[in-house]
Amino acid sequence: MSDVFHLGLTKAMLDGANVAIVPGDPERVKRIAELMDNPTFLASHREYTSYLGYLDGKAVVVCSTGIGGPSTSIAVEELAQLGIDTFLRVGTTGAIQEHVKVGEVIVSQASVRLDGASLHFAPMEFPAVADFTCTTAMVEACRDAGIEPHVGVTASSDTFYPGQERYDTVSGRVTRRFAGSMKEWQDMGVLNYEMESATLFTMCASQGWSAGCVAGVIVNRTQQEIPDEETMKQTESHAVNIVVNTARKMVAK
Ligand SMILES: O=P(O)(O)O[C@H]1O[C@H](CO)[C@@H](O)[C@H]1O
Ligand SMILES: O=c1cc[nH]c(=O)[nH]1
Repeated sequence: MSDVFHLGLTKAMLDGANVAIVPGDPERVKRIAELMDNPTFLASHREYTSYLGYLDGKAVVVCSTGIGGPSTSIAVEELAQLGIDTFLRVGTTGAIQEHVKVGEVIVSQASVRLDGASLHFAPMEFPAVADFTCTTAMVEACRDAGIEPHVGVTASSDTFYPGQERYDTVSGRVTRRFAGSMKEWQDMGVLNYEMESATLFTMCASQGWSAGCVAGVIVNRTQQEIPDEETMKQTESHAVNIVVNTARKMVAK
């Protein structure tokens, strides 16, 4: 019998873990867990697949969030109910600055709140900010792997198409709110688009939990809209290695 509504997990199954790695994609979960000791499948319900693994003898849970803020908010709330206080998101992302290349890695310091779910946790005046310790651990993990990450602000949108100002859609248009928005974010130095960090950061910063976000750049929106399959796999694999090494640092703290 599960202790929480959606994830199909009990506190006992998490073996005292307080750190969770939270990718969006359920298929990424097993690959992440297999980089740890004793990877064990825990549960799979809807978009939530979870595994447990061990780093230096400490349990770490890996649980997918699905795409977007609403499903992320459920995963984070239920993991917190089970004792998790540190959330490390690993994702894929679309860069919007020309100098950020496909294959590179972005660590988000804070996110533009283009989601709706974060407003259910804190008013818009509250920042979607990452935890300093998680962020610095992510940067260190990148450097340990010989990768210099881009560190900065991410635009985190509820929608993949209009919210990220994509015109390669059936309608070929976006609403007034988003027309010209990519240029505006570029001018403000925003690095990239993804879809979960605004909800994750706001939930965690406003409730005393810690969160960080690292993402592999699979597309650069100033150059192309559709990623190359092989590059995508390689980039995701870099980001996954980095998040596991970040988790190793966080369990040691
Ligand atoms: O690769 P993941 O973690 O799913 O992250 C990114 O990819 C999805 C969109 O394709 C969104 O979830 C976005 O945030
Ligand atoms: O462009 C992109 C690529 C991945 N994920 C996003 O949300 N946007």
